[in-house]
Amino acid sequence: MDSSTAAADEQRTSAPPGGGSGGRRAGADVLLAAQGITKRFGAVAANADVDLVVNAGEIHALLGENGAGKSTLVKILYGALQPDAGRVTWQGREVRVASPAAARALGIGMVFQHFSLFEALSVAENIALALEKPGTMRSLADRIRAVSRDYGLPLDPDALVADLPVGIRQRIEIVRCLLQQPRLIIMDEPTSVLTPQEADELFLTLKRLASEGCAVLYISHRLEEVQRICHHATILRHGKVVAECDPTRETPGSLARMMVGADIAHVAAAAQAPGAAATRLAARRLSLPAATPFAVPLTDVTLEVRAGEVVAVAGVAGNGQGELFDALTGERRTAPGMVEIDGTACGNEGITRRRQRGAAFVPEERLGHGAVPGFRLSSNLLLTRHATGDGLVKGGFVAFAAMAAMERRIKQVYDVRMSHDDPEARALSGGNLQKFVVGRELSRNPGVLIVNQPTWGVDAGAAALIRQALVDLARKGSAVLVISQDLDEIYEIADRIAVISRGQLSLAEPAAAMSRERIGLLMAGGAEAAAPTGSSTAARRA
Ligand SMILES: Nc1ncnc2c1ncn2[C@@H]1O[C@H](COP(=O)(O)OP(=O)(O)OP(=O)(O)O)[C@@H](O)[C@H]1O
Repeated sequence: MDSSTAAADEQRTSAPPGGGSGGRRAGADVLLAAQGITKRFGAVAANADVDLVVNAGEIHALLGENGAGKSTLVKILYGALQPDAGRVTWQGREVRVASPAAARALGIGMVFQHFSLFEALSVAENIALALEKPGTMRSLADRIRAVSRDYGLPLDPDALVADLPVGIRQRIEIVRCLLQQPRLIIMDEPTSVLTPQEADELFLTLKRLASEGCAVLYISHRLEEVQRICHHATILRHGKVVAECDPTRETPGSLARMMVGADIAHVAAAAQAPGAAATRLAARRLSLPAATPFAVPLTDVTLEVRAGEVVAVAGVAGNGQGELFDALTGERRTAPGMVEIDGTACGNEGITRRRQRGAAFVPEERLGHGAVPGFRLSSNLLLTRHATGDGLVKGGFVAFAAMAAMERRIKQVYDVRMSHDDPEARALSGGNLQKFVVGRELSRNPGVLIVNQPTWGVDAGAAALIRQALVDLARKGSAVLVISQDLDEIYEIADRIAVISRGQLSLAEPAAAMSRERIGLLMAGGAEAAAPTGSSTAARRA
């Protein structure tokens, strides 16, 4: 950090919360004021004497690195957790938010990071379950249509949740929240599951809500969007408020510096391995019927990832990324020759067998799929490493000391922050669990790594650490396949890029030859939409 930015940061961070005026910003109408909020989990103070003021009609960002205490604070405001100390004032009156129902009665709504919808029920049925007085299903369906139309979030009340992509599921949660006519909506990383277009639509909705006087408390690690849509930001570090600012006057870099207290490293990509390196992972004419009537079939997918390179699969969510991951990892089996690891046909093999071949996998959903929420981290290690000869099982017995040592090593190398040793996976903040799951797989030095959305919900510093680790793994001779919705991430780490659209995969071409426009075309129109650019004969062959 240079001295001028350090001085500027110092000025901001030393200002009392609210810019020295108790949070009352010029001409503002205070809706919620939290004072001295403290919450401990064992030895960790997740929130330490936190003050927060949210004004009516403002989109207020709550920023901080993974584990900074953002979710803890909003859970307290929503009544899902009780603070150890502190008080909350709502519209000028001190209140005790004893439960989420009490929060909703006050006019505080929340859209969670992990949705709580029943797949077997319709949109309207799911919403009815959350309302105190849903009325008849017909009148509720009419209200859902009206609210969703008014706020630019179209929804079919009769659609079955199981059939809906994740972006629409989030819409249900938002409409459910809006039907309760909240004065404050809390959103925990709402855009991490959205396509860029869906995110733009959400921003319009948020701006409309703000213009009507509703406040939005907005948690996000995407600093560009914070800068774009938020009026004010409160920044937490290690459970304390360290700064407040007007994000429109900041840059993503300066916001990140306030969060972390230091500059964020950029990924350094050493020169790529020569193109002639051996192919370590291949999909050959991989086709897979859709598992459900609403899933995406894979059609004739061909892809090679060579030793030393990172290949990225870009695409709008729901275009077959999950299905491709399942087929490559063995969660779904295919004809043997459709998937190869180090030259061996293994399409008919299961996930454990492929792990024994030196492959490692990081799924998109870390809680539930990447890790069992109720298991300690050490037990979660065992789940993917019991059969890989890493010394965690000896003579048929679990080697507990080795397991604990490995858990400590991963924690240290990947900077996984936790309140006590070896907690259950669910006690970690989202980003820290992601660091643990990625670290668990990377620490095996796998010959092939397939990772779906590697930095979902991860703060800027940790994202840089994970991305660097992926590039470093490749440069040591592994083949790394990254499935990601984040184009910035893809450009930062990929040597070659392929685009998936409606279950078809375009040719993987050198990243330097792929413009954003061309990727957009391929996303929209399928593999045939855009002719390869530049001298991509080699890429065509690949
Ligand atoms: N139920 C719990 N039990 C024990 N520790 C917890 C629990 N919930 C949170 N913590 C700890 O409190 C701290 C703050 O966590 P919190 O989830 O609030 O962070 P966050 O800022 O929301 O992080 P992220 O951006 O990764 O979601 C972390 O150290 C976390 O491990």
